[in-house]
Amino acid sequence: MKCLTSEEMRQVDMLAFNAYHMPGEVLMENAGRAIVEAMVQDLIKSDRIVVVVGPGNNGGDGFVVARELKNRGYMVTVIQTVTNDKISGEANVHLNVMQRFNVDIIYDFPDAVQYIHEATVIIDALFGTGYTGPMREPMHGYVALMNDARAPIYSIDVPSGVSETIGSMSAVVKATKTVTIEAPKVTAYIEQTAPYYGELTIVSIGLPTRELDKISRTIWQVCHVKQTLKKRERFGHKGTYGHVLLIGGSVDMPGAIQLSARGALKSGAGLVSVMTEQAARPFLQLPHEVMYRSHDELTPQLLSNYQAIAVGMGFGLTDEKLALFYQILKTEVPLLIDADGLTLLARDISRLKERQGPTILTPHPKEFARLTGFSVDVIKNDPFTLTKAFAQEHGVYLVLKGTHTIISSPRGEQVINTTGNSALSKGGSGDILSGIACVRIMQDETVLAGLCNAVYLHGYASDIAVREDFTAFDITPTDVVDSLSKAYRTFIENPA
Ligand SMILES: NC(=O)C1=CN([C@@H]2O[C@H](COP(=O)(O)OP(=O)(O)OC[C@H]3O[C@@H](n4cnc5c(N)ncnc54)[C@H](OP(=O)(O)O)[C@@H]3O)[C@@H](O)[C@H]2O)[C@@H](O)CC1
Ligand SMILES: [K+]
Repeated sequence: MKCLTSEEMRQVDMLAFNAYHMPGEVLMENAGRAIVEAMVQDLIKSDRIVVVVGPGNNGGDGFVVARELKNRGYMVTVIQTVTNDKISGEANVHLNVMQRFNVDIIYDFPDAVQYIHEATVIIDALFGTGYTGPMREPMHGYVALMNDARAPIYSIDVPSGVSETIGSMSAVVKATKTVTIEAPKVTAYIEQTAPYYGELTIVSIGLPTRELDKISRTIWQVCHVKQTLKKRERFGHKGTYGHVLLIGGSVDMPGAIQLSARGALKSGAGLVSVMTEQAARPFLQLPHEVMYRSHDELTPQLLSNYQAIAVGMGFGLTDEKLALFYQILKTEVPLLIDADGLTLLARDISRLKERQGPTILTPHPKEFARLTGFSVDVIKNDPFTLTKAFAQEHGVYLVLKGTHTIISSPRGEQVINTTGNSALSKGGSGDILSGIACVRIMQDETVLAGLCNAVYLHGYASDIAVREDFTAFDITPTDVVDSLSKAYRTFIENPA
């Protein structure tokens, strides 16, 4: 499934009209009827439904919804926030049709106050993807009325007032459920705007999939994992599945690298090696399957023996570590840089130019802020643009960790992950992900697919664990690793 910006949605809409000759009225009809289908199971005939419509095509969808509900025998009133002469194009066509179905329309704000207050269901068709903030009066008042009402709010396409220009947002409808047209919009996955959506449902209106498929921003789903996850081969041996080297773990922080090793072991690596400073060795409790190396042994030739390397988890930040880090950067083996590795990299990001093999950076917003010089707020307000630009400029795979982790490739592709829950917001989760990711990039179809699968499976394992055995409070990152078995099993037992 694709995820679009408002501008991309507008372009697909235009192509549907210009190149495919799909009339706008038909798309609006499809939208309105699909939205009714998506919400009708929540409605009862005694509901007092109000549809709050704005001046654009989102309001036009609202007219179709109101007419269709009335036709099905529901009690519907339209609150029209602008006069008829302000409504044009397809929306005007559907206003005229709706009027012939005798749907009541309220124009005055004082009347609207009472209707919205007494409603049992509110349908928000004030603004869609054509909105640009800040909100002009009197629309503020309608948004406040809806948000203050007791009734659940169903937003059409997007919660009205939501915008990709986060800084310009002034009033936003807080939806109970949002029924989105054709594909989710990026605001459904941005931390600042996602909570306004409530539950997200997607309906198809028949836009050409050939055009939608050209969008390079994808939501990673079960089908993608099934297509790209490397199968275990009957005649495979440990060499088939690759040897991963995890470099980190200092005297002060010996735990991180052990978690990475666990993640790698439980994800099907052929061999797992851990490398730490010699002094940290007595503090390590490595599983029997894991081999050990000390930093003193590090040479380019040694590094070339591995199929994937991760550096940074509990690594330390001393000058000695920096020198070692620069040495590691020279390897041509796929290299994942996390935690302290990212902090060291931030001291001289131009070093990335030296990289020959694939490079993967896995920052959380604060680490990404260090790498870019942007503030965390700026990053959180525009994560898609900033991560895409960074990945392309520096030729890296970038995994920006968050509620919806965004994976960007050097070629400009972006993938959004939707698995996972607050159980992962704990120290150690990132270390585990590094271990899983190293294995997946060694084995899966492409580096990008491997990273997406790693993030997906890690999140999925935590979802299963929280659903079946733990709560988000008591679960530990180690418990999440143990649930990886169940996550992998899902894809083995139900292959594509
Ligand atoms: N994708 C598709 O194929 C299909 C999409 N469809 C639907 O169309 C929706 C997009 O429709 P849209 O482009 O007409 O924009 P929409 O959000 O209704 O608002 C535009 C109006 O709002 C006004 N306005 C803007 N900012 C404002 C502000 N700050 N304060 C106050 N007013 C403001 C603006 O006024 P203007 O700035 O022009 O003066 C204009 O009048 C989309 O979300 C989906 O629901 C379907 O019908 C089927 C096919
Ligand atoms: K809306």
